[in-house]
Amino acid sequence: MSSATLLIDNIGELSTQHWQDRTPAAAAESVLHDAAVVFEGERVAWVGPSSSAPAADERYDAGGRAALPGWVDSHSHLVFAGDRTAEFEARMAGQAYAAGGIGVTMAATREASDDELRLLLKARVAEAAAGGTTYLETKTGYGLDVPNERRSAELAAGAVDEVTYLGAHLVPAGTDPDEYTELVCGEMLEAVRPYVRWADVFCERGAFTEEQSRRVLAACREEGLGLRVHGNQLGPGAGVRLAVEVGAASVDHVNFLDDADVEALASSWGDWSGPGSSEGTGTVATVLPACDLSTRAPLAPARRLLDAGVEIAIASNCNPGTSYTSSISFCVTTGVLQMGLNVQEAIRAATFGGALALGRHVGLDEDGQRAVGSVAVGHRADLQLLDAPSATHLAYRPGMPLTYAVWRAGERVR
Ligand SMILES: N=CN[C@@H](CCC(=O)O)C(=O)O
Ligand SMILES: [Zn+2]
Repeated sequence: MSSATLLIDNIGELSTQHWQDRTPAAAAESVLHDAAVVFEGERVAWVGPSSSAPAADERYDAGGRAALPGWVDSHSHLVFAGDRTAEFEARMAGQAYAAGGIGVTMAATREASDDELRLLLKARVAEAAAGGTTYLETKTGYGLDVPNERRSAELAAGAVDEVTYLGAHLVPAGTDPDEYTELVCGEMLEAVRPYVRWADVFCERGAFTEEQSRRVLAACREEGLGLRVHGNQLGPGAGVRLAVEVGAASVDHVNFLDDADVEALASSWGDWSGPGSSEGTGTVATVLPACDLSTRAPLAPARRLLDAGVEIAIASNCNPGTSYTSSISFCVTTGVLQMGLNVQEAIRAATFGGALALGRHVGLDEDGQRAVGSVAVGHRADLQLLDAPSATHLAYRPGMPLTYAVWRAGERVR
């Protein structure tokens, strides 16, 4: 039996982000005017001019507003309790961010009951959806012992689309770093394994050394997990090159890059020429604009990376320490106003780029999941409407609440 159909027509500007490559011509072709889409159940069944749209069971008049794919937030840390306002205030008074703050959230998270954590997580996911996010990754990493990492992974698996194991977030105070790394690679990994698809490591001074990071990534790969790395956030370091070496899907933060880092990322993309390419994908450089502002870090060099041929993603990094926001609209605005991206490049990074970083840019995947991050026939029916005639308003009217309507897998969620 076929699913019910919904026609959304009278879309003033539809930014499909269905790009074959990153040329200006392909970018221009991916934006349609006076457009319509048809959803059939949870999939996109038709995309084209409003004037030739087929009939459907239901119709929604977009009123000339701009539409774009739902945001794909490929980096967040939503399983936590507690608050770090005091640390933020100290930072605004000039103190530098240090990884040690993670321990404060670890203590509060361990104290919270399952129900408290579940409710906090649910509220954060709802907040993200209200801001246009339709596909969401989140990490463990505030449990940092076997029962609490397992609990974080299980709760996350019940609430978001993709779960990443981040037992290697911080060595808890009073623990031997090598013994803790062994735990992360052994018993803790086994406990979280049923709930996670990815593994991540914070490869940075004050967190995990290159050698420890390498051990964690190797053990997690052995267990069949995809890899991600937090790297080059607080200073120059090995994170980016390690991520490329192990074939990580993404390296995130990337604030402090030298020429060799940029070259390593660029060469990981080799001859990849878009979703239809037979070549494998490389390592996405995920930039986290809200985190850069909230930690007063140098902004990640998104423009330089794009110009070098690196695929980038924009994500929220929502967490209580360095980036307490899930607003991808804010991140996209910052990408345009402060990182030198044009509007379509920033939107692409926060939709298709996020999907690339999560291996969800093409579908149906081995697990039967539809592609996200671009509007095309067969992809998941994820769409947001802005209360504006064009997506340029995201940057032109910074901070305004432009999210007007959101569909996730064909369901209206706002
Ligand atoms: N850098 C590592 N982890 C988080 C911060 C976590 C925290 O300070 O609580 C980040 O991505 O910025
Ligand atoms: Zn992070």
